[in-house]
Amino acid sequence: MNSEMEKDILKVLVTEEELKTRIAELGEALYKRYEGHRPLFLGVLKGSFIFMADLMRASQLMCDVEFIAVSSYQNGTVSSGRVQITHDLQQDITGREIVIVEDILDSGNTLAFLKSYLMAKGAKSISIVTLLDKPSRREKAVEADLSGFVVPDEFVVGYGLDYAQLYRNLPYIGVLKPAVYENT
Ligand SMILES: O=P(O)(O)OC[C@H]1O[C@H](OP(=O)(O)OP(=O)(O)O)[C@H](O)[C@@H]1O
Ligand code: HPA
Ligand SMILES: [Mg+2]
Repeated sequence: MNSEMEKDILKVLVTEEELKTRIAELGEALYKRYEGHRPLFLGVLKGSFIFMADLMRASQLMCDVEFIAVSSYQNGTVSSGRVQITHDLQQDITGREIVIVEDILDSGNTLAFLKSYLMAKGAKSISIVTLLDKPSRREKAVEADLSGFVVPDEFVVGYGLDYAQLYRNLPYIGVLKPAVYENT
């Protein structure tokens, strides 16, 4: 397939098959960790929506689902450092075991903010599951408990991740051609 989106992709970093295999492993790890509990899977919108859907089915846990929407990249490729909640929690999380589901851990600004926000709201425990980890760009000391793939210092899109709100519906993780963001 050669879609309109795909002409903007420099290379594929993680294929559909690799995503499926790794997410099954992450689901099993979560099952082992939380079997007999009732964790709350908290998806960080918008980027996590596709990963969340696949991860929670892979885990086969008795779990609740909740979302919070935060934004710090606006239409650029570099974190603004200012994390804004655009849609807040819709339930009390006091005493809950939270599994934060993220698409990417990059500068760490989003997860550093969320961890302290959720602790202040009374969470009992917090685990971080991120599909992608880009440790080379870290500004805040935050680590994932489970991570799918380490990615290089390149701007990646697909499987939920966007550039300027586009490319989230690519079925794989790809590197965007720099010309796409250099021209805008
Ligand atoms: O570690 P960081 O540098 O904070 O980057 C990671 C966060 O940034 C992106 O969200 P974005 O602000 O683009 O919002 P979106 O999920 O709606 O695309 C991404 O989806 C993560 O949530
Ligand atoms: O590489 C990235 N791609 C898309 N969104 C992101 N948010 C942080 N890093 C990235
Ligand atoms: Mg984004």
